[in-house]
Amino acid sequence: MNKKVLIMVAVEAEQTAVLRGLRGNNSFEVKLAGVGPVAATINTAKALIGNEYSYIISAGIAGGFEDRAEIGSIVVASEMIAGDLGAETPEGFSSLNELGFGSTIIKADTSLSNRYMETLSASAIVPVHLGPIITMSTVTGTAATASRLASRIPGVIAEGMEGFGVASAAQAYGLSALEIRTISNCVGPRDKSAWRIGDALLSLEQAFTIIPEVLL
Ligand SMILES: O=C(O)c1cccc(C(=O)CC[C@H]2O[C@@H](n3cnc4c(=O)[nH]cnc43)[C@H](O)[C@@H]2O)c1
Repeated sequence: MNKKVLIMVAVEAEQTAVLRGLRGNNSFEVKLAGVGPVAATINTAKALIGNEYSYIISAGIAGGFEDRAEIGSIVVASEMIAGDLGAETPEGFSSLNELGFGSTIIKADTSLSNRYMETLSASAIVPVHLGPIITMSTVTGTAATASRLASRIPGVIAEGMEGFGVASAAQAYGLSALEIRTISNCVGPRDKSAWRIGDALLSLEQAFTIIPEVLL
C-alpha cells in the first residue's frame, strides 16, 4: 500500500481550503499544526509518531515580499529558512549558522518543487513563484524590518510562521518536506484592513487541486 502524504496547516480555515482542493482524495491527511514554529514542530512530530508518510507539506497563507510575490499568488519554497533564529550584534543580525550553533536552512525536495512548478505553470491557474520562504516567530510589522529581511536573505519571496518547524520535524524522521503557501498580505507595515485572507484561501484551494497529479 502506498504511504500517505501529510499536510500541516496552522488553522481550520486553511485546512478547509486544502481539503476542498484535494476533492476527497484519501491519499492525503491534513492536520493542524497551530500557529508559530514551536507549535508546528511539536504537532508535526506528534503526527509522525507511529505513522508512515511519503512526504510532508507545510501549507497555509503567508506575507509576500514587495515586487516578489503578489496578493493571491502561490509561493513554493526552494528553501525553508528560520528567519529570526540567531543573535543581534552591533554589526547586524547573525544567524545560528553563522554563529556555529546549527542550521537555519532546510532545502526543499527540488525534484518535487520543480515538478509542482511545471504542472502549476502549465495549468496557469494563479501566478506562482519559487524561492526561499522564511519562518518568523514575530510577524514583520514595519517597512524597515521588511527591507532588512529582503536584503539579508537573498531572493526571499515570502514569510510565514510554520514552514521551518514542519520541515525540522520532517528532517528528524528522514522525510522530504515542501512548503506551499498563498499570499494574503504584503510583508511590511501592519495594516490588517489590507489583508486579503479570502483571496489567499481561494488560491490555497487551487494550489492543492494539482497536488495529487504531482505527488502520486
Ligand atoms: O495581528 C497582526 O498584525 C497579524 C499580522 C500578520 C499575521 C497575523 C496572524 O495571526 C496570522 C498568522 C498566520 O498566517 C500566516 N501568515 C500570514 N501572513 C503572514 C505574514 O505576513 N508574516 C508571517 N506569517 C504570516 C502565518 O503562517 C500564521 O499561520 C497577525
